[in-house]
Amino acid sequence: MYNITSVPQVNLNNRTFPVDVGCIVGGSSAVNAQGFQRGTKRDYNNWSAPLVEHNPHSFGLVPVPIYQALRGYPGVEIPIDHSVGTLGLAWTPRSMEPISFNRSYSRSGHYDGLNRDNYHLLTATRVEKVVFKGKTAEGVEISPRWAEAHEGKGKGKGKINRKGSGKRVIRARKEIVLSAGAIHTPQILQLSGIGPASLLKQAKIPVIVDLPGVGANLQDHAYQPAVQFNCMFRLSSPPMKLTIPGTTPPPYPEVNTTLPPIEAFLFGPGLNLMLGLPGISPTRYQSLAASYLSQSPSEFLPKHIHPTIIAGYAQQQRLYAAGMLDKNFAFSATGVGALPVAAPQLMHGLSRGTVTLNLSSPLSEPIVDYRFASNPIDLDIVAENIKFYRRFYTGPDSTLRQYVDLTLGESQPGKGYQSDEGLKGWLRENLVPSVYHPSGTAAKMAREWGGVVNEGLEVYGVKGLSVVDTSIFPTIPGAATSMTVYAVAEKVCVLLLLSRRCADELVGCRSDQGEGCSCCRLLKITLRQLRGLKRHLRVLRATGEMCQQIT
Ligand SMILES: Cc1cc2nc3c(=O)[nH]c(=O)nc-3n(C[C@H](O)[C@H](O)[C@H](O)COP(=O)(O)OP(=O)(O)OC[C@H]3O[C@@H](n4cnc5c(N)ncnc54)[C@H](O)[C@@H]3O)c2cc1C
Repeated sequence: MYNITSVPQVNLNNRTFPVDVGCIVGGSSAVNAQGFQRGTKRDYNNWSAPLVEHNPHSFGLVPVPIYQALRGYPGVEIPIDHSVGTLGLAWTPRSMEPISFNRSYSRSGHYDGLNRDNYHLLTATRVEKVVFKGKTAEGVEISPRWAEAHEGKGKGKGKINRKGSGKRVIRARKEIVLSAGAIHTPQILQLSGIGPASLLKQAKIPVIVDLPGVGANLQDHAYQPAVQFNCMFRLSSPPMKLTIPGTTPPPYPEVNTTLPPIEAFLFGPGLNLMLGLPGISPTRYQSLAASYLSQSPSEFLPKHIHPTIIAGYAQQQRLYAAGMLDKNFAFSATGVGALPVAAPQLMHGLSRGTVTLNLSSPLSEPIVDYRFASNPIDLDIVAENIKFYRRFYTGPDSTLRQYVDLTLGESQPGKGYQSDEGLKGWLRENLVPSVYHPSGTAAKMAREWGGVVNEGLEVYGVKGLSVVDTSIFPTIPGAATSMTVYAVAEKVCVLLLLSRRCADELVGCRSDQGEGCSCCRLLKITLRQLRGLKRHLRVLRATGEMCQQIT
């Protein structure tokens, strides 16, 4: 991991938090918890204007009573999979090889086994900035990062090379694709002269493009410490086979439940309950949405922020206020285990943070400020989450009591925290503003709304530079972020393969050559060939000549 700590969070009792980001080939996908989820339709529709296994062993224990109780609880649906667009109780797959249980991540999926002369991976190397000729990105300036980079022979072995900076410029013939993640991509852009002009001037960096959105709009999922109860399971709990209605669970290798719980958790898919605000708070969701919509967009953004950022946030506010009324726009997600313990994540926070250069040392790690709970409605929503779980565990309509005796009492937050203000005070002391899903700091939005990249993910105002990582998400999806970032990356690969010019042709050729455009012709030939291949496959399938694997 990089060694980064957030600035004190003023709305969380000035606590600081680690900003965990993988510093390794494969990035954070090499160190993440492997939960593999998509958001629902609304998440991705907002952006425009598997290894799926059903395994009853979660946390090394069969969560039957809690599963059964949730099935019958008002507002909880049982979709086959969250990815179909319906929230509720479903299995979250993990990004792992289904047989070996090895981590499946961007290195194993996209790098290992590559054997190409034109692919070079430089480890222990840091990109400091993009180098421009006028407004065209020409190359990247790199420097060695760690002592390992200087491991030579003899005397200097293992020591940092202090002679010279070791800096080099690598030049690009076509274009540069920046993928340093939502914390470092804005830092590299700012070091390159692309960012808010006022900040760049303070850092004495010549301005290439004044783009106020670089480093603004930081979002993450916040983590609420568990609502938990002491409990005794009733012996009369009926043993039940866990099946999901309407589905036949695919064959699945048994999870080795002799593993310690943490490993059993990491190695197996987990049950996950995801809910929209109407599910969490049937009595308050409308008033919370209305009070959010009535806020002035600039009210809780950083002071003196550029008007384009405020204009972009106003758009997000409109979309989120509509999302607050939608049972399939996630505001809460929690793993469901065998015990009455729920630590939901806030999936669509309303506050926005920042990533900015450290002005006293621009090459050091950037300053990360989640600004969590700067919008006070965030804590209202999380408090509603706590109340939901209290109701589910012990409320008058609890469906759990037939299986579990919870009269031993709530151990956390505990009896002392009943009022809304009391709960919010507890949250300020205990809530964690990040589950390491930073997003949004070089957003794909209109430039007049504080956007940094266009629909083709090219940086506004320059040529030959694009961004492909979670920083382009205009709004964070209501799901762990890796699956969406893979989708973005793979889509961009297609765009690059078809050449930048052809990106336009996917939605209709905009070149002035019309039918004569070579990219269009290529695309048509490819589509024709694909249709032919499809026909051929149909024949093979009909005649039984195709083996199962090709199917
Ligand atoms: C502890 C943890 C748990 C997580 N759990 C989950 C989970 O269960 N499910 C899920 O879906 N997501 C999870 N995530 C999030 C997910 O892994 C990330 O959203 C995703 O990997 C982000 O991809 P990215 O390409 O945007 O950035 P990253 O994966 O962060 O990749 C950026 C890469 O750029 C490199 N880099 C940065 N700066 C420079 C520079 N200046 N020069 C050269 N290289 C640089 C980094 O070393 C890194 O390799 C987790 C993340 C963490 C850290």
